Amino acid sequence: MTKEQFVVTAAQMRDIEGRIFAAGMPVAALMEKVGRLISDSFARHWQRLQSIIPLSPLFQGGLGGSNVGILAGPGHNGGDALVVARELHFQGYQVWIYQPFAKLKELTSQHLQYAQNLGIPCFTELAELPSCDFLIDGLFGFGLEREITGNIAEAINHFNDWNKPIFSIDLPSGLHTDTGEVLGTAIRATHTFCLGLWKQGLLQEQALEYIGQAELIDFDIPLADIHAILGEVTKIKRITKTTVFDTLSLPLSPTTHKYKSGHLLLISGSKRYAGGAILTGLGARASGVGMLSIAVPESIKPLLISHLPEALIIGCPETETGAISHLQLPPNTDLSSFNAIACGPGLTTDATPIIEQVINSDVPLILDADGLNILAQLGTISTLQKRQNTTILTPHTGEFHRLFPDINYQDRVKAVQTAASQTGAVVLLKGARTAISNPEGVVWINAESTPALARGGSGDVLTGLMGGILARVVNKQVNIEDVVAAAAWWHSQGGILAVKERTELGVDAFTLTQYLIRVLKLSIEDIL
Ligand SMILES: NC(=O)C1=CN([C@@H]2O[C@H](COP(=O)(O)OP(=O)(O)OC[C@H]3O[C@@H](n4cnc5c(N)ncnc54)[C@H](O)[C@@H]3O)[C@@H](O)[C@H]2O)[C@@H](O)CC1
Ligand SMILES: [K+]
Repeated sequence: MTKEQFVVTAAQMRDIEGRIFAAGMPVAALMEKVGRLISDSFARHWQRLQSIIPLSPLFQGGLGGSNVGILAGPGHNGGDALVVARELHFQGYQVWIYQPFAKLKELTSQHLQYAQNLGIPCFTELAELPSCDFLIDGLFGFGLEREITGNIAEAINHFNDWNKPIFSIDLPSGLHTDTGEVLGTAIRATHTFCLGLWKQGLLQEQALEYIGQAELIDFDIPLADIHAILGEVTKIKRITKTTVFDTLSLPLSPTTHKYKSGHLLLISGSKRYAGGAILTGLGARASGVGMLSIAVPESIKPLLISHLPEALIIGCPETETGAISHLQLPPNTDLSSFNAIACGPGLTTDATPIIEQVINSDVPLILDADGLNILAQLGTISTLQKRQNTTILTPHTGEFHRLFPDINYQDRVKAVQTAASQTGAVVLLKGARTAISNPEGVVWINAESTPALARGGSGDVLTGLMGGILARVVNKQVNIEDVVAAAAWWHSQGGILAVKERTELGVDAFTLTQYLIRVLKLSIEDIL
């Protein structure tokens, strides 16, 4: 496991930190190490920003020079900030410190004293502050324990209004470390340097507007200490490239053949939503699945063949409204002929019998879109518990609410855990930070994505991609939640690459399908 994968609460971080100190690491030495790592990372970012931003019409005149305002709190987050202040002072930056607290932790107080003796200007009043080019926020880290009020809240709002780049240490001051909730008010950072291990709050949707670009500063926490606190089977994890490639089963075996690379059945589309079937098929194509069969209403079969000549298109009898009325598989084929079924995009809610049929099969099954809407209408979600094989549900927030009206989805991690435990399925809740849980509550969070993916058809691509990966690897002793996580990661990385080349407006669902293999290739080159 890489460090990037672990996700901790404030209490877990404190316990891990406690073990390191109990083993003999001096607190001051750790703060010194962390402070220097932050200073180095900051200097790298600042040089990069200075080279890019003067070219931007948004920042006429560039970012300015190297005047730094350091916001120092009373605890060790403030201590880190004061180490950074000292380091930047010696690197030639013009530094000032804002420190409005009457009582400081001892180590923090010592660093403040040294900074003052070095002649770094220190201020306690907002009105006295000189201007600066950027701010470093070390007011509060994981020790924030109540709402921020009074003059500190006022100061935070004031700094946000300056519209300067703000680099937050550990997490933007004011965010709850576990839930990402704003406690009173919070710094709106442009960058966050998360220390040691990812804090759970930074992966929650409600924190996203505050954290800017986040990176992990690894300060060499021994793995033994992490496992001692989080356990050997970590419950909440962040998807990384390494974990995805462990699942994708690459390179292919030289002796593979098409049936060994999986046979996926997609059930999708209707006369009204033919595009959904095409996009799902193109998503599945990118997965490299060995055999692809697509069941659609008879009338749209020619269209599907023209887009996916490699797939076996199964034309099915249709209802008056142009939905599939029932499955009509080729001779000598039944549902057990497939390694996985992905069902739902573009079906309309008239395809009810299909959903009953696939639920009753014992083939690994993904239900999405209208598959989920029909499931909600049938009110038979509890029957999923009886399925003999894997079920995966991939709702967006609206579908989730229709399926699980009693589950509060404000805390998305808890929501997916509850939904997975109630259904025995792996549940993926789509969003800016997609969360995935297995029935035992093991959660993956997809921490890198782009709002460019919030467009019609994007989910259909995900369903096809996931179906293809599932069919390829389902017999290879993989964890199903790892397959779902791999698909979510691959899909969003495709979107991120497409944004880089085409802007946020250039990522329609069809274009996205064209980026899936490109991003895979870049990732493989990166890993090798
Ligand atoms: N965990 C680790 O391994 C390391 C932690 N370090 C730093 O230590 C930080 C945690 O330090 P602390 O535990 O001292 O906590 P913080 O520095 O986050 O803040 C705690 C202080 O803030 C006060 N406080 C809390 N809520 C307040 C509020 N709403 N209004 C006013 N005052 C409030 C508390 O009374 C306490 O004095 C981390 O975020 C990180 O920056 C690093 O120095 C080194 C490594
Ligand atoms: K902070």
